[in-house]
Amino acid sequence: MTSTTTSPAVTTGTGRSATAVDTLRFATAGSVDDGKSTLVGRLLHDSKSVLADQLEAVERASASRGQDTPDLALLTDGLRAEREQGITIDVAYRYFATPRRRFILADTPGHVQYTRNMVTGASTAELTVILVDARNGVVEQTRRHAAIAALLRVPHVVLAVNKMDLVDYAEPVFTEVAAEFVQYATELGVPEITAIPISALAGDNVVEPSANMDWYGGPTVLEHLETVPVGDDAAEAPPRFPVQYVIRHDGVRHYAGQLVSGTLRVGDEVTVLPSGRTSTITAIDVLGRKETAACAPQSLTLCLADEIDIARGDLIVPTAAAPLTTQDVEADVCHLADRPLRNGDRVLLRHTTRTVRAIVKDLHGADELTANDLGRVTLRTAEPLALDPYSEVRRTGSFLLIDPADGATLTAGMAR
Ligand SMILES: Nc1nc2c(ncn2[C@@H]2O[C@H](COP(=O)(O)OP(=O)(O)OP(=O)(O)O)[C@@H](O)[C@H]2O)c(=O)[nH]1
Repeated sequence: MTSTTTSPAVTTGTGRSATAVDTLRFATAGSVDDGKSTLVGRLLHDSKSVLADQLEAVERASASRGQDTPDLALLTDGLRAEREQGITIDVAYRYFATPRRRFILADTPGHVQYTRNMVTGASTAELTVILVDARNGVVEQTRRHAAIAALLRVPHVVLAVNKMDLVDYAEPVFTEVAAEFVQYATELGVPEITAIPISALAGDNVVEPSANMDWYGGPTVLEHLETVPVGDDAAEAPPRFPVQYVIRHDGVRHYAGQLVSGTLRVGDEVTVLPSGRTSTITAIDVLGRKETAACAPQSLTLCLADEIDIARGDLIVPTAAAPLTTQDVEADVCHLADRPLRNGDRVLLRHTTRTVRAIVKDLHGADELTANDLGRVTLRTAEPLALDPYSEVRRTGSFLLIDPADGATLTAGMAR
């Protein structure tokens, strides 16, 4: 088993076997010092997913600080220090695997800019682990993390009530915190919540069940991560194929990209948006092999029966299940940048592989949005966009607003 890290971007979808069935994408969230780094370190360590040389380095560093047990937070904090230099959105993706499943963890630090980091990390996650300190219970940031998970429609939320060792592993402490969170998050619309009492430091209920909490009968964090159902959502949603490249080969045009949701088959009647031209799929090619069908999140090329003008940024969809195209966009947003977003601002809107000019029409009661603000925005785009409601297709329902002056990311949006 191995663990590696890259920063800041991750791509998926080169093969279904590698991503759709066996892989859980998840994120962590918590206030400063709730124990995120320790939990991630413990997960990697106890599931033996960490590289031996990394662990040795941690043991050396802990010893040099006079600690005799390894400080597992060092496993992630070391990586974090590296990536904090000059990366705007501070999310690193860590890959690890157990015999049952592969994991992609969007690892985000909890101190500054927590909202934008969580939004970035959780936006493609199927599960978010929200940590609380058992001594403090549900605090303002916990509620904010729950709100973001609800906004991003993360399908599964784990409430990890950490530091149970500091409250004598007392069941009533856990029960009270869990009940408060479940009520709050359920009202926000979080669909599934699993609360787990843990000690990340001592390893209780992280990988192995805890002897200190025999009153708890549920899964450990790793058991839950390994068994929570994943992967079907994207494949079952309506098919959406944003074109990345057009390749001419043997006089035939091939359209290359990642199928971000659904299944496409040879013979399907499709519409190209925003033009609205229609055609039929004549060939699908996945990793150099001819296929009769492909499903999200596979990367593929396809050919159409008719020569129509298609360019990067166009969206190919089944004619029977096409989204509406519009120039008026209403969205829930999270503002990410330090510079504010104001009414009348001219921005670029990046939606899948397409970028269009847009103007901020209405901030719905707010004068401006500043970093980490959640809000609602109405935009008018210069060209029509084929936008799904985020609740139906996450990938084609989300977009970013970009500052045209320097290309900086301003705001993450989820279409309503
Ligand atoms: N007693 C006890 N201490 C813990 C536990 N988990 C973490 N800690 C300690 O709490 C402190 C903060 O842990 P971190 O893992 O660095 O917290 P974090 O949430 O990653 O904090 P940031 O890195 O600032 O985001 C460290 O001193 C840990 O050793 C636990 O289960 N029990």
